[in-house]
Amino acid sequence: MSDRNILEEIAEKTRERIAKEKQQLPLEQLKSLAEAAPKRPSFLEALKKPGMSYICEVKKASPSKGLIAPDFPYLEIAKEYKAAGAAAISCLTEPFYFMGSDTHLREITEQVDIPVLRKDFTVDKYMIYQAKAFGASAVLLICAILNDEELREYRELAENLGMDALVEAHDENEVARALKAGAKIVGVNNRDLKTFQVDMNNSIRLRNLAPDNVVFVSESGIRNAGDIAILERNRVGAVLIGETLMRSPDKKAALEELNGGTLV
Ligand SMILES: O=P(O)(O)OC[C@@H](O)[C@@H](O)c1c[nH]c2ccccc12
Repeated sequence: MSDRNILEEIAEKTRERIAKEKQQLPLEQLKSLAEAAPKRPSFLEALKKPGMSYICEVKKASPSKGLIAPDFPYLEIAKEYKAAGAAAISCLTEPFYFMGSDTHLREITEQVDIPVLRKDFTVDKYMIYQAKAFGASAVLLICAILNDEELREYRELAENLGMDALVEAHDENEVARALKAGAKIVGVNNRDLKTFQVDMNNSIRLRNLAPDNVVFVSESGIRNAGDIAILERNRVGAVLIGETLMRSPDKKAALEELNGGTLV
């Protein structure tokens, strides 16, 4: 992998995309839609339940893996995740690199009643109002593409709209920044989005930097029950899993296997 920074590239592309969307639907109109959106179940509360909480991702493709799910019945997948005992769903909405879509998010939140995270590269407050209008319970805030002020403001806006923010960090400094921004949920990505390298020990190493009242999520590269057991032993309360589940034809069996027993 070259040292080209894919994260910055995606963030830039997202700024362009949102600039166009703003022309189609001005912020003031979007705000009305967001305010009128029905209340959704709490992402934070779902993750706080005892035992390992599973955030199961609906993801068709990614820059590191290419096409993951050529056949992509996203609604069926979301329903299967719920039936298998997922605490929450993560739905990619970024269209160009992950083949996600706002339509996927809207349909899933309409038909599946567990909390849904809008997984996108939030670079503008507009996207937080969109998330609310589309029925999301939470947004993703990535430390590497936001400054301290944005992190705090975006988290507060999400919470004022009745959602939560999953604040994503990758190293010590970013965990410290997430906490300084008041994050209640910190996710440590085991995949370096700048290089695509995956190292599960990353979240174990950083776990102790966050106090116990913060929900700590280990993200990416989680493959089997052994991984889950190690994370559990290291006081990780929640995991975000995409590819392993997307590649499993039977999501319920896959989640059971990961969990070392049934979840529901
Ligand atoms: O498919 P995996 O390796 O289980 O990873 C899921 C999730 O953590 C990953 O998709 C992700 C983590 N942070 C992100 C930020 C943007 C897009 C995607 C991601």
